[in-house]
Amino acid sequence: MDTPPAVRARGITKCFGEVVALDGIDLDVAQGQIHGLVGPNGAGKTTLLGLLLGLAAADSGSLDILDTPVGRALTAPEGVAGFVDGPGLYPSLTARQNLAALAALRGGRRARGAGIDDALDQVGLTDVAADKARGFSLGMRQRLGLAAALLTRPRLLVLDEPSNGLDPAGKKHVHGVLTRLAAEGTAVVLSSHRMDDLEALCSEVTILSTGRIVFTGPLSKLAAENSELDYRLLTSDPQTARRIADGTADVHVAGSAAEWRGAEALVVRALVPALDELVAHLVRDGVAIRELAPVVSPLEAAFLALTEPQEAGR
Ligand SMILES: Nc1ncnc2c1ncn2[C@@H]1O[C@H](COP(=O)(O)OP(=O)(O)OP(=O)(O)O)[C@@H](O)[C@H]1O
Repeated sequence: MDTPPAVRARGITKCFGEVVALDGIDLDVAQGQIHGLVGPNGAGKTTLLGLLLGLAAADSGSLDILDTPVGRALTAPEGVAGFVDGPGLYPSLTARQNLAALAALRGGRRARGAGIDDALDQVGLTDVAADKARGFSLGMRQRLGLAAALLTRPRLLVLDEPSNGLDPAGKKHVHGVLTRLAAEGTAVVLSSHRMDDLEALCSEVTILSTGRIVFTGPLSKLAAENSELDYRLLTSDPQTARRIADGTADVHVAGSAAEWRGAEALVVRALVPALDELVAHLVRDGVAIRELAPVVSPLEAAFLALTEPQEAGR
């Protein structure tokens, strides 16, 4: 329980001239946690990730990474790997040569063929290991960058929008790698504009808006704290479902039925306890529930609710 956090930031501020990119950031990321950073363009996500990678130093505040205070020297803290603004690769080298070169640059300790082949396999690039990086798509470059980070066996992995450009197979590989790393105790901090990715991967998220944290904590807390959500409800008997929903306290049914994948769906607005009540009623009356999901995900709803006022007030 008292293992030190992978990241402990207190009162971090970072300015670029007149622009306050980060304004008093407090952040805790536990070991083995996948922590998502989300926020509108220019919110400060990349700047914060850059500080974790040692690419820049904070103007003020304190930052401890893997239980070691980060000074002003611009070097990656020991045990940290990752990239912002896309991975640095050698276009004229093959995928395998890139990994060998990067490993050699880091001191050659891990420049072993087996480690490189395993990293390529984990990110699903074995088939193109002998192809030059020059011809790689954005998604392939992202995966090769992740493979390079894996070679260092990081205890903190920092990734800026790792889902960019990934096809479904690439996404499956990347999610698999990150989930495995976290299960082994590595902390992962990543930014994304993809709410579905963040919800699938992260146990905790931090929502940034104009350099400030407007929410940090578990996704479950975000859903619980949020106001009522709209849910799409697909059942075996839409008419009976509507009658039951109309009769359930604190459940508001949208006027007209919505068509969803060729079936008639109800849209109901409720907090989770009222929704639980509705589900119990439906089951009791023999109505089968085929699908019940938020129309807009809790993270997206909270994101919009928490960031739009600030955006409008700019
Ligand atoms: N090197 C820099 N020089 C000047 N201003 C910068 C620099 N880096 C970032 N900024 C500014 O700091 C603020 C935060 O930028 P940052 O790139 O961290 O945001 P972000 O949340 O990653 O945005 P995006 O979602 O667009 O990637 C922005 O106003 C940006 O213009």
